Amino acid sequence: MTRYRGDTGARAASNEDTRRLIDASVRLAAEASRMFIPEPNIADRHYWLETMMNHIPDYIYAKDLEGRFLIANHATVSDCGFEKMQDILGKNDFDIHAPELAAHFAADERRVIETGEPLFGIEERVAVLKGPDRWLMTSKLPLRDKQGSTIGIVGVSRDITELKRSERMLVGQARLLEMIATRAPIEQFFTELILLIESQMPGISGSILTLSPDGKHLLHGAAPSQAPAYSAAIHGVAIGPKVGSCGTAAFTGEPVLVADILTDPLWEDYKAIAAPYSYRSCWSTPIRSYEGKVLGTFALYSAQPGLPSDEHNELILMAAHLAGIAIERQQAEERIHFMAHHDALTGLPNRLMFDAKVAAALQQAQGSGRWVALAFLDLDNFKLVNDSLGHHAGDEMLRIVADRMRACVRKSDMIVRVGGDEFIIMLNGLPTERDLVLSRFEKIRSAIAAPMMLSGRSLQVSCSMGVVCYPDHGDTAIDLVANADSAMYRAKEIGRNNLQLFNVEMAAKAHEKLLHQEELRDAIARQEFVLHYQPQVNLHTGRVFAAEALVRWQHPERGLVTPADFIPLAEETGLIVAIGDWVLNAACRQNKAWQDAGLPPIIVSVNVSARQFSEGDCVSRVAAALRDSGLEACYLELELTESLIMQDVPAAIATMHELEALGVQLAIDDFGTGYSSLSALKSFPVSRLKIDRSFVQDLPGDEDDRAITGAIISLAQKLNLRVIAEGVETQAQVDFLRAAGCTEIQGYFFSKPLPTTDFERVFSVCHASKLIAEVDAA
Ligand SMILES: Nc1nc2c(ncn2[C@@H]2O[C@H](COP(=O)(O)O[C@H]3[C@@H](O)[C@H](n4cnc5c(=O)[nH]c(N)nc54)O[C@@H]3COP(=O)(O)O)[C@@H](O)[C@H]2O)c(=O)[nH]1
Repeated sequence: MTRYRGDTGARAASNEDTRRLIDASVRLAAEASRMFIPEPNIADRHYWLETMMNHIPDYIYAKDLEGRFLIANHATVSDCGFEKMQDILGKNDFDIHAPELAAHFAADERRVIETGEPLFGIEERVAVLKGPDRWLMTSKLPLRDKQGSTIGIVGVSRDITELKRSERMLVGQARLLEMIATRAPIEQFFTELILLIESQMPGISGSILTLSPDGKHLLHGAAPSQAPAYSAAIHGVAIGPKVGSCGTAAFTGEPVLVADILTDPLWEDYKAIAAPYSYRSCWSTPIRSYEGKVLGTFALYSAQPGLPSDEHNELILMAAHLAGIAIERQQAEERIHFMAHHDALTGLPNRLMFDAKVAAALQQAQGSGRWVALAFLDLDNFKLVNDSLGHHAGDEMLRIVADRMRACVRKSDMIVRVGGDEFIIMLNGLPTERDLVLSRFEKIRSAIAAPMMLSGRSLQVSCSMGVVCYPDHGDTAIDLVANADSAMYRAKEIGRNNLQLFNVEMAAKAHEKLLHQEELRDAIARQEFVLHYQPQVNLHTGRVFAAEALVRWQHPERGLVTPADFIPLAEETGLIVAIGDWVLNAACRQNKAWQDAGLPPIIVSVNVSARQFSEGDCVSRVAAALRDSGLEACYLELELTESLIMQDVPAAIATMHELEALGVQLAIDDFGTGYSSLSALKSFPVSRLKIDRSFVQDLPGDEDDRAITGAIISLAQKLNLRVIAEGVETQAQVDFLRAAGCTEIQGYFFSKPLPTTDFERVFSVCHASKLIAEVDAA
């Protein structure tokens, strides 16, 4: 027997086993002492004692002061390699065991003899003659004669191998679950799992293989006790119906227990690989996900042919189950990581990942004499696709475009989606040749522009690109992206569907735009806006019945700035929401003030931009403006453009109904320029259509415009809607519109938009009927 102590050491005997062992040891010591006292019935006692000892499976023995066996029970005798007790009597441990082990036993026993103190519950791992190491719990006590003098020792050892195994199993399982919970590296988890199973099944080595993402190959997971060369030979093996134990188990999804590798047909093509390692049996079980998907295999190899016992099978299933949990957990984490760094729609990396990679690419390019080129790309008229074919078609288009771009770049390049239809492409390590760089991006543009099938139609989409090259056009990722963005805007400005390389003029323009933006922000803070009002006249009554509120910027240096010069920037930057809010409140206040001043009540009409309308609290802002000003809702009209409504028809209808419920009137502005379907129009809770100026300006001469305005007027009549023509400048236009049935008119013919006081004068002094009379007279 060989004994290892380092890993456990002596432990206080506190459990029930130890207590019983102590009691037995004390009784045995007393009995052994009595054996040396001549008693009349000693023979009987001797016989009883020997019989009792031989029936006990624990090792029981007594030794003299020189360590020679005085007595030993059957278990001790046979496990020390003898047949009967007489064979062991008089021998010491040095005669039986290896010198090192014998010396350990002798040292313990010497201590007991010298101190007179017993040693209780020593846990020791011992190598026995046959089979695997065993764990013993040993107690040694002084053997005393009648006078109380120590004449030797009595030893008792119990085999606690099974106990130790289940203890190890419990601790091991807890540790593995903790590893899953604390996200320990999966290879480390696999290794611990295999070592745990191997500790329960001596002579057996385990391996874990994982299924490749394409589900076709097995990849090395862990095999701590196998030769690395064998693991390497298995790594990457294609699964199939006759691919050893693991390849077959992964393929069929069923356990494959091969009792003899040398003869089993499943191993026919693989036994040569296993031969140098003397593997004879291999039992493999699929590792499955919670839903039953195969994730890999857990396999045990043995040098002996044979099949696993029930107990072994239980262990294998438990191991495969734990491995499944760990793999699923890891896959979930990988998915979360992927989602955090990628765009869900296209699968392209997102801005987070881009920032890190661009920084690395720029660093690598420093002093390399190569360029890193970035292109900011925006699809042309993508909104039209969304508006006309719906968001599903728009999404599909983005996916197709992403795939086409991906196919055009190398692995070291990168494409990210930074907004709805905006992408950034980074090409790495390019020669410093302007034409070559541009041709690479032009290739991507042509790939995008190829026809594609969407919702059963063949479509083509073009794109505008702005290109920058590092280090020529910026030092940092932020500067480069901003400059590429400016170049892209230039490409849009000059008609879309083209590519622009960044230059300094663009930078100046971008800078100027930034300054305007800041100025506009300050203007909002300082409330530098004023409203002008343009009268709307009813041709029947000749009355001014409404006024459109039109904003102007009272610039401290530039004077009165028209909305066309700042509304587009305000819309682009979102500042329109604050400006629109100011307009709404000011218009409501002014209308109430006119009413309070005794002027006949009129409707004030306010333009609402798309950003303003889609803000979550649009309805409550309108309600607040009415409440704060005290204006009755029926004197407020909101003008919504067709394109605004068509961006998201169901949401727009819902908001429009909420506004209608407040009592506010709704009108569709610029009618005829958008894409509203006539069927959708029925469901809009609007009371008025506003014919766009572009259809009025060439009336009555232009045949098409006559047809369009005529159609809009009769459509409005059929749908029971009022209709107003805007941009009316001439008598001929008035005459045509009146004849066509349009009775509401707005335009320079009657009045330009006027500052408040001028409007009041026109409205009160020069009443609309007078205006009409003048018109008729003219
Ligand atoms: N979201 C908001 N948009 C607003 C607001 N105020 C104005 N605007 C929009 O700005 C655009 C330009 O407006 P403006 O320069 O005020 O031009 C208006 C009228 O002056 C002009 N008009 C009216 N009659 C005539 C005409 O006979 N001839 C002619 N050439 N122009 C004329 O039309 C503009 C009004 O258009 P509309 O709103 O479509 O009725 C303009 O798009 C405004 O909408 C604001 O507060 N918020």
